[in-house]
Amino acid sequence: MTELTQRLRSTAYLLIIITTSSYLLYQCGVFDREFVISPRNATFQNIDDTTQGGNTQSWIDYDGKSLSLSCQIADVAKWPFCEVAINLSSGVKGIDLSQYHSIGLDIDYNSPLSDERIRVYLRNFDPAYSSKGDPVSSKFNAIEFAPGVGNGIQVIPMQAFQVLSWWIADYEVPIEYSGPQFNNVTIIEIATGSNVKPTTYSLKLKKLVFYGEWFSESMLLRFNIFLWLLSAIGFLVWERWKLHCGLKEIEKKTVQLVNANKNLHQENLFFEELAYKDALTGTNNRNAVDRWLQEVLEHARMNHQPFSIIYLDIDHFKLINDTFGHHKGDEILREFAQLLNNRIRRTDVLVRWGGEEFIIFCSGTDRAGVTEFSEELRQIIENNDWNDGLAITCSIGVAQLSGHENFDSLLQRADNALYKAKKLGRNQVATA
Ligand SMILES: Nc1nc2c(ncn2[C@@H]2O[C@H](COP(=O)(O)OP(=O)(O)OP(=O)(O)O)[C@@H](O)[C@H]2O)c(=O)[nH]1
Repeated sequence: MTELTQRLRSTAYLLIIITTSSYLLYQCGVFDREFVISPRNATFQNIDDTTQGGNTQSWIDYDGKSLSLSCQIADVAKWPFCEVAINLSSGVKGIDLSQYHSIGLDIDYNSPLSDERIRVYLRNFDPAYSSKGDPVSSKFNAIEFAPGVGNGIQVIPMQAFQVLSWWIADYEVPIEYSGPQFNNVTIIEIATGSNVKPTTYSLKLKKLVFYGEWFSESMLLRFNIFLWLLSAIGFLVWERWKLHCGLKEIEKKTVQLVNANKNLHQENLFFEELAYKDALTGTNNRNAVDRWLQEVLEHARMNHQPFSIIYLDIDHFKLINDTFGHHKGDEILREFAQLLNNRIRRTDVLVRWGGEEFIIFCSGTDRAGVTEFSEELRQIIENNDWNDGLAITCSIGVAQLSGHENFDSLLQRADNALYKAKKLGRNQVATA
């Protein structure tokens, strides 16, 4: 398995684990939250219709566990009522209950009629429609339900709340503000129902709680989608980066290889030169002409073209070495080769054949031609200024390739001619 597939797999496993466990935690209620209204975070007070010209009497009592409201309804006011008002703040800054999805109410309601309904208001203050000096201007998010007695906690979705239509009409609330709103609830009111009778009512509030979630299901879904997308993007970016690094590495290695290749090529050239060049004079050595000679001789024979060699040997070179030392001898050899090189044609090939012996291979030149040329070379050597008053001469033997003779025979004839030149007193050209 490649490193890429391995990483892809590990990331997928991790994401599956995160997604599954987050949903399991959600299902187990780990993200649930509750907001319980109690005397610790609110103040309770009873209100009745006496403020509106009525004569209803009401009392409130808190026994440390539950809050009781008792009312003696009097049929005086137009809409007799009594209620418990739970103040969540002393001013206009209330509590944001919009994050909660339900309200839980555990209320026992003793009324003359069974299943009589009570009203619950979540009063929202918003400067868009509320004013500080007018308590009625806070929005009436309302529900009505029949709590009965001993029914335990009843959970009502916040969606069940509706805004009272008389309040919308009285305050000419713009349409965009006419829906339920819980972002700044300042007061919760639990009041007797709409059609109370002039008798005694009692209401026991055992629990008032709001249920919500730190993370809603849709938030969880969005979080998981975001996580998967982020991982996918991260993975793609990482993969691209790795690819980029890989390419960079390949580029680097290619450059290194190219350089190494160049160096090898240079070294090859150097060693090739070492193999084919004479180290002292820089002219070709025997190796350089070995194969070439076979071809050039074959070519000359087939095309009936003349081919000649000039065999040169420096006269009394041993004496020079002995008198002036090997170093001086080397210098003379170098200069000797240089003088020959300067004079030969482009098609001629000069080779240091060994010691103080040189051969010039002359393609397309017959015996007469090379003899004349050799004489010229002899004079160049003789007339050169060799410093220290030295007189350097050379003897030359020339031979032209004849018929089907091989190179050894040609060389032998040139060598014989050279020997003849030496014998005849040196510093001269002899032909074979
Ligand atoms: N300095 C130097 N001397 C060399 C080199 N190669 C050969 N020699 C010397 O060249 C001399 C050749 O001497 P010989 O073969 O006796 O010939 P010679 O003294 O030139 O006499 P003749 O050819 O008969 O005129 C020897 O002393 C070699 O040591 C070289 O590369 N450098």
